[in-house]
This record gives sequence, structure tokens and C-alpha cells, in this order.
Amino acid sequence: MHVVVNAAMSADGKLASRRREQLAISGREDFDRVDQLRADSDAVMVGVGTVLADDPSLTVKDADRHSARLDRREPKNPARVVADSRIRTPPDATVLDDDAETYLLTSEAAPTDFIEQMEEAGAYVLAAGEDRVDLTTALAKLEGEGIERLMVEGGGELIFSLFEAGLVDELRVYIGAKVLGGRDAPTLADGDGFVESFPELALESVEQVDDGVLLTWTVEESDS
Ligand SMILES: NC(=O)c1ccc[n+]([C@@H]2O[C@H](COP(=O)([O-])OP(=O)(O)OC[C@H]3O[C@@H](n4cnc5c(N)ncnc54)[C@H](O)[C@@H]3O)[C@@H](O)[C@H]2O)c1
Ligand SMILES: Nc1nc(=O)c(N)c(NC[C@H](O)[C@H](O)[C@H](O)COP(=O)(O)O)[nH]1
Repeated sequence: MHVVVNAAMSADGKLASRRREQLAISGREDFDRVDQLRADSDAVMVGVGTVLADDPSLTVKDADRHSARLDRREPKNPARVVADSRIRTPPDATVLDDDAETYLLTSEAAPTDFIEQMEEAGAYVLAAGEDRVDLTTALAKLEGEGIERLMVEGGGELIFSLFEAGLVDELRVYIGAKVLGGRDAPTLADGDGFVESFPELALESVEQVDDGVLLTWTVEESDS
């Protein structure tokens, strides 16, 4: 599986303000690029923190253009994937609508009645890990479902865990022309933070997009 993390951050490294509300950091051209990346992916993944904060749809917005470009007869949305250890996704969340398939990655700690509720809403529930989603096992299960190209849209907790597990192949960061501040505002990689060995990146490209910059990095193999 090829895993691309894509996120937009402010000039001071924040994914959102301290209120954790949906906030456009990207401009139009960058949102178009994200739409294309979604269209080119088999699935788009977020953590449940992003579902609770933004209620995203994670669908392709300009489906006609991308299906023509990809020579598809019918427009097709990528699957949606939510990392949600104990199932906090609300039953009326937009990611559970009929516009795309949705996989909910949970742990053994997820209550059975919540699992049933999600399945009734049409989601495929995959359990991996005891208290928290074991991302290595969960992504292997997704690969078994035919997902080869996975795009991760955040947030910072999920992105940190994916780096920690050594699962990220590529990082695309759009840096927008805003300063958000806030010591508790989410950043690109939150979690507990690394202290001894740090994921190393190789810069592939630097590009001006809108009034910001798009950085594309590949992730170096770790020695450990
Ligand atoms: N600017 C951007 O590109 C962008 C993208 C996505 C989200 N955001 C913002 O980020 C914020 C949400 O980010 P967040 O960090 O709070 O939440 P998140 O989306 O990273 O979700 C974290 C949650 O996922 C669940 N989870 C399950 N297994 C996990 C694992 N192994 N590791 C980590 N988490 C696991 C946990 O319940 C955890 O609390 C919102 O403010 C949203 O607007 C911004
Ligand atoms: N690329 C990007 N630029 C931004 O400025 C921004 N705020 C996000 N945020 C990502 C987050 O995951 C959002 O929740 C989804 O981008 C919403 O997706 P929908 O439009 O509902 O499909 N992403």
C-alpha cells in the first residue's frame, strides 16, 4: 500500500485554530489539487477527531472532470476510512452517507451496540488493536479489501501515529499565508511527539500554489 499524508497548515504550523473548527487554509488552487489527489486515491482517511470537528464528506467535488481525466465511464468516489477506536462517529455523520463506501477502523474496546449501529448505517467495521486502532494491522486489512493508494487528510493525532508506526510513504504539506497561533491548536503531527529517533524526509519538490507553498517529501526508510 502507498500512503500519502496531505495536510494544510498555517505559516506557524497549525492545522486549525485553537477552536478546532473547519478553517480554509488552502486557496482554490490547492483545494483543486486536493480534489485531484482524492480522485487518484482508492481511499481517503481521517481520524474521528476530524469527523467530530469538521463533519467532512471526503468525496471528490469535481467528479466529472476527474472521471474524464481518468477515463472512467462513471464518476467514482474513493472509499472513506475513519480511525475510531471506541466509535465516537455520530450516526448522522456525513461520512456515513451513501456517496461512498466507508470503513470504520475500531479496536476491541468498541461497544457492540455501537458497532451494530455503524453497520446499520452502512459502514464496514474493521477491528484491530485492543484499546486503540492498531494502524499496521488495520491498514493491512484495508489492503486486503483492495485499497492500494491511501490518502490521509489528518488530523494531527492520526498523522503522528502513522509516522510512529512507519506507515507513511509521502508527505504533502501546503503552507498557507496565515498565522493561527495557539499552544493548543492542532499541528501536523501531535500525539506524544518523538524524542529519540525522528522520521527523516527527503524533499521532492517546492511549488508556489495560491499565495502559499506546497512541499512534497518522501519518507526515508528508518533503520530501526
Ligand atoms: N488543515 C488540515 O489539513 C486539516 C486536516 C484534517 C484535520 N484538520 C483539523 O485537525 C483537527 C482534528 O485533529 P485531531 O488531531 O484532533 O484528530 P484526528 O482527526 O487525528 O483524530 C484523532 C482521533 O482518532 C482516533 N484514533 C484511533 N486510532 C488512533 C491511532 N492509532 N492514533 C491516533 N488516533 C487514533 C482517536 O480517537 C483520536 O482521538 C480539527 O481541528 C480539524 O479541523 C485540519
Ligand atoms: N487541504 C486542506 N486545506 C484546508 O485548508 C483545510 N482546512 C483542510 N482540511 C481537511 C479536513 O479533513 C476537512 O475536514 C476536509 O477537507 C473537508 O472535506 P469535505 O470538503 O467535507 O469533503 N484541508
